[in-house]
Amino acid sequence: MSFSASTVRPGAVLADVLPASSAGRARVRDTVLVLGGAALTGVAAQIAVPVPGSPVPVTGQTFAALLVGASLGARRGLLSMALYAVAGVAGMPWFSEGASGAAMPSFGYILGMLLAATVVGALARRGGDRGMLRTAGTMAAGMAVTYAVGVPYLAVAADLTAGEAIADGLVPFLVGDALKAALAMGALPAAWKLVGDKS
Ligand SMILES: O=C(O)CCCC[C@@H]1SC[C@@H]2NC(=O)N[C@@H]21
Repeated sequence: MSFSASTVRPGAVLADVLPASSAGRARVRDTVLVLGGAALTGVAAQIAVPVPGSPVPVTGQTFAALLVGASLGARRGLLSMALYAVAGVAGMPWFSEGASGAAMPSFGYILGMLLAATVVGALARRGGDRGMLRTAGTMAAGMAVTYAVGVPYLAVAADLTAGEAIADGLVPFLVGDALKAALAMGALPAAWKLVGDKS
């Protein structure tokens, strides 16, 4: 499928480029995108590397959640990550390493990713996914939101001091998250080029 530059409206996110000839088809498209975003995050969560001494693993989840927000926009990104969180709490084994339920100290990061996908989606609609530098800023904002919820939650859930929560729940992930942001910096502007937007 190819897209001409004229199909890319200002203020669009990548998902808006997918054609839908009627309101009904747009609903089907959005439903598939929301389900697909949740499934992608669930698969990315299984790419998990334990961090010695920390209850929180390095995972592919953050990358997937931020990509879902940026490419679907705030509303569909929020719905997709809400579906991911609710289905996981209800028993779907698609949190990191096949876990489910809310009784884990890393659950705050999942809530953070839900909020982050929404923020990243709103920024993407304002052009935050066009060009490498703007994408880097958008990803950094999404990561910051994820940690702003995840680290305090970890401190409370695992009975850690603020310093311990930062040492166990933030510091070990900074390099990996920078690499994920670098991947997104390549992927999102490249995707826009592919669909014909040169901005
Ligand atoms: O147990 C879960 O499913 C949630 C795992 C959360 C992992 C966090 S997200 C931010 C940071 N970056 C990573 O790669 N891992 C942690």
